[in-house]
Amino acid sequence: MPLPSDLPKIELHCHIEGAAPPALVRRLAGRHGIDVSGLFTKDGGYAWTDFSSFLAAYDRAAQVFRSAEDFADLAETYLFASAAEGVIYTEVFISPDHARRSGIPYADYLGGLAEGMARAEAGHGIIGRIIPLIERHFGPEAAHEAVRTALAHLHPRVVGFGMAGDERMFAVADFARAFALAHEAGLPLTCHAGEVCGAASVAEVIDALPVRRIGHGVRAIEDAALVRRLAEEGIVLEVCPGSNVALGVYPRLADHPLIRLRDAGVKVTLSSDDPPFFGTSIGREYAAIAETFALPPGEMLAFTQTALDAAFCDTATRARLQTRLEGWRPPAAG
Ligand SMILES: Nc1ncnc2[nH]cnc12
Ligand SMILES: [Zn+2]
Repeated sequence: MPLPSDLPKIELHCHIEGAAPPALVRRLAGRHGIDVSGLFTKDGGYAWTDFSSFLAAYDRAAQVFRSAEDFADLAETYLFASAAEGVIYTEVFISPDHARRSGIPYADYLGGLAEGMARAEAGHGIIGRIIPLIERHFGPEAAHEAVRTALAHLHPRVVGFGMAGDERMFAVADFARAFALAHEAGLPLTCHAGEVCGAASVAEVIDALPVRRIGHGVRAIEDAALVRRLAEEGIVLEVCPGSNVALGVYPRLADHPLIRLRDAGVKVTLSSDDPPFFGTSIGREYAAIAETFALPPGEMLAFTQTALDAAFCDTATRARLQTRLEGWRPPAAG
């Protein structure tokens, strides 16, 4: 039985610039006179071949957004598309570094995104929250500036702090000070690891940082003791299976460790990461996992419940979302 498309979904891991459709990036590049030659394939998708060229393409696409209204449109468009796929709550990653590189004041960047989220909430009922990230490959100094910028502009929609980027570069400890500032400001933490690097990269994060969640973390599966530790400590993985397959971390969805991690007691959630870069969407992630692993709606709903429990939102928002989750019924058979 195909998964009911209105099954409630919660996404905890999507980079807002990585959610930009190529057509929008092309249009904005034209409007702002920005050279995007080589950024697209002949078929109109993003051109990249491996993790490094993906990050480079992402950095270039991010540069075409130049005004608060550009970001408001992007957030509204993404949340609208997510709501149409059954998403009731989404946490999007934003990047002070990318705003700085585009020459847009962070206050305008954040304000535009928050405005787009407010429009989406008013029009479609979807609730959006924001997690500023530092980018590991831009280095510890840029990270320090990014965290200071983020903390100088706290907004009711900003609910956490984290790090993405190239986990092959620098040591996690190089970013401990930046994370400490965010932690002291009361923001819960997440950090990408265990995506292109193995289990040791995940262990390095949980040894060095008081994170509640790990972005990806799936290669923890390569170390049984680490899997037990993640389960015991209740650290939640923001799993993005389509991204992992697109980037060649696993050859096929059927080889993905999501279910093995879940069955070992690790808390796992489902997200899309950078949907148009990886030919996916949050709805497609849920549908593909249900089909590949033959999971009934109740087991798929459990991913949403885990995500709700791990969301960085306030208690009142969590309670409202819990009511919506519990109110959902699968369509009657026949
Ligand atoms: N999958 C990913 N890994 C690391 N950094 C990212 N930034 C955007 N997507 C990312
Ligand atoms: Zn990511």
